[in-house]
Amino acid sequence: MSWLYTFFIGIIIFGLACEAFMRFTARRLDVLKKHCYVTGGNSGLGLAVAKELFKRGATVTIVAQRIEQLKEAAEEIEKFRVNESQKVVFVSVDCTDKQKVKEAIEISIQKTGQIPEYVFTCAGASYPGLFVEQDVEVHEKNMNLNYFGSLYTIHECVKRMVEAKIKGNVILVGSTLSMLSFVGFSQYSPTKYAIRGLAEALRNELKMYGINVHVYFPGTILSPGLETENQHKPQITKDIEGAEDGLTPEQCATALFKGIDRGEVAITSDLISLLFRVSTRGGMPTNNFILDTILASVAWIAFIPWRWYTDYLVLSQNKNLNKKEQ
Ligand SMILES: NC(=O)C1=CN([C@@H]2O[C@H](COP(=O)(O)OP(=O)(O)OC[C@H]3O[C@@H](n4cnc5c(N)ncnc54)[C@H](OP(=O)(O)O)[C@@H]3O)[C@@H](O)[C@H]2O)C=CC1
Ligand SMILES: CCCCCCCCCCCCCCCC(=O)[C@@H](N)CO
Repeated sequence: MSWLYTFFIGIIIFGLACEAFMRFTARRLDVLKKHCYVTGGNSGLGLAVAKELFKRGATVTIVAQRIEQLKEAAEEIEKFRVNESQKVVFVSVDCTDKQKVKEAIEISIQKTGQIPEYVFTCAGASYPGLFVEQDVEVHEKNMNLNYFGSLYTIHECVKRMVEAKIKGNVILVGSTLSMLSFVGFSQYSPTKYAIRGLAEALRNELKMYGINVHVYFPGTILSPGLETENQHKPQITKDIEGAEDGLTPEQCATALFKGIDRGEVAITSDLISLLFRVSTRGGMPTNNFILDTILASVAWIAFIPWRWYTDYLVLSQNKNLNKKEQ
């Protein structure tokens, strides 16, 4: 038995060492006088992130489509100025248009005189609905916005960082639904799974240039976007999601920054997302080797009754459908 004992002690020591290394080498969020580029910066999470960055002395560019909301957001951000040299720039752009994304980044560099060192891709949306009732165009639209919209911005910014030898930071926004899915989210979850795949590839590859990559998996955010999406959300989806409970965009921004400071690659801000993160980790680094490993086993067991529950709800719906037909 002694070899087994040594083996486990070895694993624990290895885990603790990995964890200590991660914390020791973590590059803390340091945005003072740096240029931070935030997509979706006129609403919800993006706006909260932009405000928090500005509070910490950054120059901020916010991009989104609606110009009036951008102006209002810029005025709100202004209130948190901490030094003279800070700038708030806003550019109206549709993130799904490659050429326009490139132009927006060029305008922001021109206006600030700085290449972005931090890129937060918060622009995104969700159009929940039942698979057979939605056109495939909804899937295309959602993928174009959530995945390609983020990709275009990241690609343009990273190229410039590499050219200028800037050891920047890329922060992608996924969702709890990057790690699980259920009825009503067939058009949305794949876009967020794709974000996770991109983050995992870039985490490794961009180390070549000293660029750090993080991906945030928020649970429900009590944002204007949530209100819009809830108007079309099937009741069964709301019941499973618990769409009423969530965190404010400000709470999410704070949690995200904490995760970055701790050197976490995959960042969550609620228990359910944490459970799914540890149990679907794939090639992502652990945030706490021992806790993540223990929680993963708990999660795998806990998900069995949860899956029964979601299947039960879906099957009840099926009974209702059959009743209607008679
Ligand atoms: N709310 C939630 O429960 C959750 C949200 N998320 C994710 O968090 C992110 C932020 O969501 P949230 O704050 O709720 O959303 P909001 O709807 O409040 O904000 C979305 C932002 O994206 C911008 N946007 C939308 N379409 C485009 C486009 N084509 N080009 C440029 N900008 C665009 C919007 O501005 P404009 O309309 O002016 O273009 C807005 O600024 C999204 O990626 C979302 O998927 C993840 C988990 C949960
Ligand atoms: C013990 C095991 C219990 C398991 C419970 C699982 C409950 C599922 C919660 C899913 C929450 C989804 C939040 C993301 C919402 C989102 O991204 C959309 N609002 C789109 O914007």
